[in-house]
Amino acid sequence: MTSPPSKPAANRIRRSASSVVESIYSFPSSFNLPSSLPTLHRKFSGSSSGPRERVRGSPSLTFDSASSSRARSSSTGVAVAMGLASDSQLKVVSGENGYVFEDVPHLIDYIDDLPTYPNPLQVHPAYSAVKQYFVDMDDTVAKQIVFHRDSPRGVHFRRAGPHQRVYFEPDEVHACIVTCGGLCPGLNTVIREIVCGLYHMYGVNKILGIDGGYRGFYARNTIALTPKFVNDIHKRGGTILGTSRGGHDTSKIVDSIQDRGINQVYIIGGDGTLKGASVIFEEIRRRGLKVAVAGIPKTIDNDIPVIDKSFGFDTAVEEAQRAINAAHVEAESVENGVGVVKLMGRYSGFIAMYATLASRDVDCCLIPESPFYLEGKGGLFEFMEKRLKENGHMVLVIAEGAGQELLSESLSSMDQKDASGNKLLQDVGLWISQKIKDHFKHHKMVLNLKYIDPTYMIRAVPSNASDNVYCTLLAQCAVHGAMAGHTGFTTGLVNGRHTYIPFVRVTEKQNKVVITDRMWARLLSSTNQPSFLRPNDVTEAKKEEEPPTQSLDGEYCQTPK
Ligand SMILES: Nc1ncnc2c1ncn2[C@@H]1O[C@H](COP(=O)(O)OP(=O)(O)OP(=O)(O)O)[C@@H](O)[C@H]1O
Ligand SMILES: O=P(O)(O)OC[C@H]1O[C@](O)(CO)[C@@H](O)[C@@H]1O
Ligand SMILES: [Mg+2]
Repeated sequence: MTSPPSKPAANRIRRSASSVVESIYSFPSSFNLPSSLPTLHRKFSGSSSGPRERVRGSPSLTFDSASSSRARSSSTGVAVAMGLASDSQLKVVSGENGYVFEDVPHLIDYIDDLPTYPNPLQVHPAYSAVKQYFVDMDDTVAKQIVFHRDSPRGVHFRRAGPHQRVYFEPDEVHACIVTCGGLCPGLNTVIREIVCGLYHMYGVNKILGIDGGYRGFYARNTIALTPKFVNDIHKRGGTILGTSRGGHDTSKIVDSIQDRGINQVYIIGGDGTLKGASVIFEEIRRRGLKVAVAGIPKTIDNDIPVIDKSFGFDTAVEEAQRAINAAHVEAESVENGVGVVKLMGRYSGFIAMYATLASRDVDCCLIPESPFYLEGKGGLFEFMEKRLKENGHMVLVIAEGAGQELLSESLSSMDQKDASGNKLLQDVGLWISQKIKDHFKHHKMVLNLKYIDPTYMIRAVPSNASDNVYCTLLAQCAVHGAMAGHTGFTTGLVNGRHTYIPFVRVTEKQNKVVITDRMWARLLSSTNQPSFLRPNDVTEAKKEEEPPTQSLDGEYCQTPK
């Protein structure tokens, strides 16, 4: 542990808030607009009413500039006026055939005349031999890949990866890493790979770990991170940096970043953390600091939208198998054995759904997205009676957020929240176990029920091999992005390709199991459990605007409007 440095290093490029809002958007000198797109309209979200400007030297390009800005050619001659609305981080380019590019912010959006340097990877012994190692500035990744032939090309994100030119010299970089929110397998791997990526690929050796989540920026010591220090940490669960909920004080955090001379901030966490990262980025931009803010999305619940899946999810599903196996062994060893397994998933039942699909020993899976009922025709108890008569045992998997409305009805409603403002859930596993016991006792049927709650055991394990590789790539992409001057972004896998995604896209809603998607149908057909849906529930569910699940479910087709 080391104490914070006494006074700031030279990362301050101070500007007033108004000068930032008035600043002129200019592209990196290496930035080429997609050449395949003859007509582009570039705008920030929420500013579509702004005047349209013709791009100097590029007669085929037009831009929608924000209404608050004024037109001016940039120092590079390729850029055009664009206001940076302080509440918006979206840089949207629209092109032909419905092509939309949602780009991420860049340091030069608000700092003029930043020098660039050749990427040291150009002469790196391992990477220099790779054909096309560097990403092209025109490369984008489609958000949806299944299209009707007549449908528009849709939303695209910037392809992640190393850039030919970077905006930081190795000696200049002072990076920090923070982990926030609940634990998730793979946190230590991401930390390790950010440190090793910065050090081995870019020659950076000033890297600080922030101790204990966001509040660690201003209330705790820091940890000096070196490749040697982090060498073995991927074999351990948890986070070597510690984590916390609550304690996000934006101005104290940015003061600390500024005072310590930090110029790259790597933030690993879930939806709450990324909302926090977004406001940190806004404040950094408002102060005009040359500080890149990169997020790496983390959540065991897999509830972050847009990305294919979050790291640690595979490990969690694998680990959940052990609990399900144990429940199955216990249940089938006794007469009328029932194994109940509670898995994590506050609002999204992905772990429960995938663990059920993987195991094949589960008779019924209950998730928050699919309301269920206990008594009467088509209810859980009727199904259990039938299954026990047929097989003599059964296994029930329940996600922690399932049936909360039923619990509130029968228990006095507790409206408690954790330090981050997340609703504290009541223990649905204990509740349903008791309900099942009471029901069968009432019907004079002997039951042998074992309740297993492996939730924290699943969350605390180290990541498995596939998550380790995934974490490595996410971390390296974050490092490449920050070195290239991108900021206010999160890394993420979209349709199997690594991308940079604006914060707002991953925080505006939660990823949920769509019960009208094929994957939930596969689950229902594999367990043969009741769907608990009435015909008009199905009609209502199908009316939902856009299925948010990405390639885990992967078969949503973009249809023409
Ligand atoms: N809207 C917000 N603005 C600023 N900071 C936030 C916001 N929401 C949450 N945070 C901060 O982010 C941190 C983590 O949030 P939270 O506890 O909700 O976990 P999370 O990142 O969503 O992860 P998970 O839910 O997967 O455990 C906390 O320090 C919290 O104060
Ligand atoms: O660590 P805590 O505060 O008990 O949080 C538990 C919650 O965190 C999560 O694991 C998400 O990180 C949820 O699945 C769960 O409800
Ligand atoms: Mg969360």
